[in-house]
Amino acid sequence: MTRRELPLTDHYDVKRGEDGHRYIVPLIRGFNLTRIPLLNKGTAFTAEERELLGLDGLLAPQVDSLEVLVERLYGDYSKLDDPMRRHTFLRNLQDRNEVQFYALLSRHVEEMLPIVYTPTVGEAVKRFSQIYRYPRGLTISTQNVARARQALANVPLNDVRIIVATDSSAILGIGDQGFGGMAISIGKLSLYTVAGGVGPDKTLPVELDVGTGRQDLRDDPHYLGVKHERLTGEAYLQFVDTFVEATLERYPKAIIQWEDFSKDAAFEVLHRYRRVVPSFNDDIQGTGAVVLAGVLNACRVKGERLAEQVVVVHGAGAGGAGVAAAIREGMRREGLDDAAISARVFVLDSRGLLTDDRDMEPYKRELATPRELAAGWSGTDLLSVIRDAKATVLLGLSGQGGIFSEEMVRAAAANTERPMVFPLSNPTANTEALPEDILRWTDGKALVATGSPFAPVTQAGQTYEIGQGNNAFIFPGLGFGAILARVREITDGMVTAAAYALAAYTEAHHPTRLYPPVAELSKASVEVAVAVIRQALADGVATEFEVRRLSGEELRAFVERKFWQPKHLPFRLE
Ligand SMILES: NC(=O)c1ccc[n+]([C@@H]2O[C@H](COP(=O)([O-])OP(=O)(O)OC[C@H]3O[C@@H](n4cnc5c(N)ncnc54)[C@H](O)[C@@H]3O)[C@@H](O)[C@H]2O)c1
Ligand SMILES: O=C(O)C[C@H](O)C(=O)O
Ligand SMILES: [Mn+2]
Repeated sequence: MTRRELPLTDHYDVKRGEDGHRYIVPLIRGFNLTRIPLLNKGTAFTAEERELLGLDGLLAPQVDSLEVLVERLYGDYSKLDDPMRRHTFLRNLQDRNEVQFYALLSRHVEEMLPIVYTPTVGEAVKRFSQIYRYPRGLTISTQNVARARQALANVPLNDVRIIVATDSSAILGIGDQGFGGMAISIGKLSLYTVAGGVGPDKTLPVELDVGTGRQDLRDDPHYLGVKHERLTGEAYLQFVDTFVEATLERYPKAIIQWEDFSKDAAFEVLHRYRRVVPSFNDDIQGTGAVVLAGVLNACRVKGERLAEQVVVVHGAGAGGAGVAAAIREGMRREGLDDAAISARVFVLDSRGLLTDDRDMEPYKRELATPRELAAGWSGTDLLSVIRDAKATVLLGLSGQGGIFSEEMVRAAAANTERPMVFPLSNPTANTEALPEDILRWTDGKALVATGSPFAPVTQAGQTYEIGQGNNAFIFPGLGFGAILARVREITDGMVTAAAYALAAYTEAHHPTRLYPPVAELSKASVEVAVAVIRQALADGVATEFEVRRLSGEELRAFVERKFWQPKHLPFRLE
């Protein structure tokens, strides 16, 4: 077997012994072993391994258990008081020792998610060139795209199953971030492992560095990306084509999650490749599913149906359009036809309500309101739409911090006993309104969920948990399910199934909440993965024989068994 054909990486192979347990066969020895994050055990290398692998004398005498190591790391972590310091601490740990990183993260998910992910990851994106230390993932840039196949061949992983790729054109609500967007791909994939059960050796973060529209970045001597304007049009599509082609060749089993592409490319990229490679756009589809789940739960809490709601979506980019489409699908499933739905779902962009007499991008057209419906209204701005359409649900995906005013929230509260107000834009500074303000303005009546994490709000002696309506509750399970079923394609049905599975999990375990607590991310993801596999089977896109044979509880047990756990595997030489 040549090195290139090895099942896992250039550095090692994983085998299963006669006892059924897995072990590592390293292809490198000695000091170098401590420099490969997927192999390094640090002081957890046993006495036998140290002798066997040429590590004797290179490590501290003490042999640590993973438990003790994690405890010590947590002690160090806890002494850091600044979120960015904590982020770089965890990122450095990840680049040094992946098992320890995931062991630490999985024991403190609720505390550490806001550090490796939203909102701190937003800051990490902005400062990525500053905090850059070790290579991680794959960067295809205008400098190497002509050699994309070679670049992919250099990646030391031979069985990648999930790729998160961004072109950094619309990172969270903070816009074009050039090369820094790599931090988002890395952060999303950390969730795939801790919450979605995909082993870190099966994940690959990708930055598609097509340039940046930001002059300040291009002028910055410390900026690490390519320094020219963004590619657009044909040149841009050719670039992405080249990446997809080379990826298909090297990783034929991989799924691609498109992340944080601005609306100008997001829809085109999704549709161009979704039948070429199993892929989905997280901001359009993942967000649609997570918001549909939260709204369904809020309806249940209110004792109403989705089909009775009047929904206003503020923001018509990737996130807003995806959410509007998901809500429309939910209403369709409750029996409404397109005309009835269009009288209940209203979408606004920076110019106000999308009405069908306006000039607009093609993807917005199917979300537009018939002009005559708004004929007698006082206007098509957000406040007028809330009042005149009698909105009961207000969803923020515009990235405009503070744009939901007291007057607007009170206007929604005038239409219904308990309005749903979801300021979903990230990171924290982009939140459309603060939960405590929304609850104060509505005397605690509003049902609130946010995109970024917020502490519970106490008001008039009552404490309100703030659910996190973040696609983190969808994409890890969606991707994991798609991997386990070896799907040919990720269908819309699979995405919708993910939404209903998340809603059902919340109803079963937390009947008064809109979303589960973040500490239960991995449990919820298992349910999402099970539902996604079932739907893939129903849609005829699952090619994995094993899942075809399983039913009911067997499928759940299968997913749980496949869930990667951070453990140090023993080393053996062969
Ligand atoms: N909670 C989640 O899971 C989640 C998921 C995806 C996106 N988001 C958030 O949604 C926001 C938008 O992200 P995106 O991916 O859709 O970006 P995008 O660039 O595709 O779209 C942004 C859109 O915002 C709208 N907008 C901008 N200024 C506006 C204004 N003054 N009034 C009304 N609308 C305005 C426009 O319609 C624009 O298309 C971001 O802050 C992002 O963090 C949240
Ligand atoms: O990254 C997040 O926290 C959610 C979402 O994908 C976003 O772009 O805001
Ligand atoms: Mn995103």
